[in-house]
Amino acid sequence: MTDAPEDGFPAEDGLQVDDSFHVFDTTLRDGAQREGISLTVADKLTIARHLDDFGVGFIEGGWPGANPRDTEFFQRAAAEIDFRHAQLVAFGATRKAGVRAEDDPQVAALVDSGAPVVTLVAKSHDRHVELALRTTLEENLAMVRDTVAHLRARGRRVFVDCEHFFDGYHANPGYATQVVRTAHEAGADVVVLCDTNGGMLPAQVQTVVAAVLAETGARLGIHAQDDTGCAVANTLAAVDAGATHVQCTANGYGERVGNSNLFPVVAALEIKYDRRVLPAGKLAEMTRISHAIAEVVNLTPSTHQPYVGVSAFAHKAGLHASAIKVDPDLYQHIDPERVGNTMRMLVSDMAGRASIELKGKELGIDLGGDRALVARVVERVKERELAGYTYEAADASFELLLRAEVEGRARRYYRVESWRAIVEDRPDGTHANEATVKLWAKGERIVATAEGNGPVNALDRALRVALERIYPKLAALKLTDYKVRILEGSLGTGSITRVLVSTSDEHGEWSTVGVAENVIAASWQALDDAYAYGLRRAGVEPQE
Ligand SMILES: CC(=O)SCCNC(=O)CCNC(=O)[C@H](O)C(C)(C)COP(=O)(O)OP(=O)(O)OC[C@H]1O[C@@H](n2cnc3c(N)ncnc32)[C@H](O)[C@@H]1OP(=O)(O)O
Ligand SMILES: CC(=O)C(=O)O
Repeated sequence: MTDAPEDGFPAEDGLQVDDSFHVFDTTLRDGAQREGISLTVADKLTIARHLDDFGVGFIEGGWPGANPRDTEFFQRAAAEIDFRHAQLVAFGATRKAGVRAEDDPQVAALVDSGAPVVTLVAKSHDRHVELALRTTLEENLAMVRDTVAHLRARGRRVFVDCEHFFDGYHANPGYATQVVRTAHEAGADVVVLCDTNGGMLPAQVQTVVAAVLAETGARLGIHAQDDTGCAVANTLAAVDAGATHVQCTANGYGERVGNSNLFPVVAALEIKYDRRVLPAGKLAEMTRISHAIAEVVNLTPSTHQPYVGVSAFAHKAGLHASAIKVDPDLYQHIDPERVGNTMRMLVSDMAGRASIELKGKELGIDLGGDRALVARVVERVKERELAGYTYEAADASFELLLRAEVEGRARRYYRVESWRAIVEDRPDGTHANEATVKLWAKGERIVATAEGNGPVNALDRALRVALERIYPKLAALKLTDYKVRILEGSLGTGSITRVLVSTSDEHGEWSTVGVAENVIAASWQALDDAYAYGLRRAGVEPQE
């Protein structure tokens, strides 16, 4: 064993040495049981690297022998990943009823996986033993005892997941506790109490964990599914009652609605409980790791996830902003930098003066304490939002509005004389889309026509044909997203259309908004802002 530094973790080259508390990740096993997730071996290897980099103590990689992918994962992980913090864990079940552990191919696959740690799922609810396993309560205890002993004799560290433990304890506390005692006495290092159906609430979990700990003296862990929306709270309640091993998944992925989310659990342990469970400096990488794993599983990261979501420290209400201006702690439970996230100000019709001042600061625009100017911007935002604009989703349109107020006029790169878009419907069912723009730039009147795969695309092309000679940097701007929403009319008006456009250049992406009764007119406004913003940020001067 290497000398443990103050945080209980070794230097770069060793495994976690602080064994007193386990952060056990099961993204690759329980997380993969989520509907919509389908991981390749390469995906699993990439996620394992991220988790090891983050510093979890254990990575449950899957069920070797259950499918060729998981079997291959264990072979390749051992050969290809130089784990710096985590130990690899193979998951499987206790031996079959009536079969010796040494004769059970499923148990052999766990040994063959080469993983130094094995988690065995065991029945602890009497009804499950009788109905699902179709065996006796005594045989189930023997299955637990034999399988743990078999794996211990082969040098494996063993954790036992007691499936349906809390429901089982409620139905038959004596039997559920006997399963824990049997696993412990057979040599399991940790006995994990599982809320498999996810129906528990924190107070129930806390009471049961405390009682089982007092009765058995076994080292206990917690595995909480999220069916009541309490998985994280249940995990922490178990820790409060003395559990020292938490099973979680990245971003809460898991069977049905999911599992206990690794990130808020780890953040709570580190920040709220002041317990070092990650290597030094790793908590600040949490947001990046969460998003990187979401990328691999091909799910959009949840914007509202605690700690790591992009909205986790985004402030919208004017009253909040006015207090944050004095001290961000007044409306934030932690400094977002501790988890690698950032504070953002949102501008909307709920903004007040302080929101605009803080947003200006975030954008690097000096408002010079000009109260009248700030009040004008607040009023303008409220008027425009009433008309259907949304600035919290269109950062670039807001910045153009703010700069126009500060500079006394909007900086425009061309003057529009007119535009039109035509959709031609043909008898064979096909369409042709054509647009013409007439505008003035650099003292010149320019008329350009283009076709496109839709009327907005045709307008975009015509605008580029007209302007690219004068503003060559337009060529680097790409439209990356286009969203349309029909808004209900108010005060007797008809319905109106809001268009949000995302545009990117080689340095990043921005969003702009347009609102009009007509979808093409709304799109034109959003495009107009998108190019004005893109040229401005590229340092191009208007040639009007
Ligand atoms: C709570 C959890 O999430 S545990 C994790 C569950 N994960 C998975 O099930 C994913 C991987 N599973 C699989 O690929 C397959 O189910 C396999 C390979 C494990 C088994 O497949 P099959 O042999 O075709 O069996 P099947 O899935 O129909 O049934 C499971 C068998 O395991 C038995 N079993 C269930 N739990 C246990 C247990 N704790 N110990 C021993 N046997 C068990 C069942 O009684 C059933 O036995 P039977 O075949 O004699 O009826
Ligand atoms: C083991 C497991 O995934 C459960 O009981 O939910």
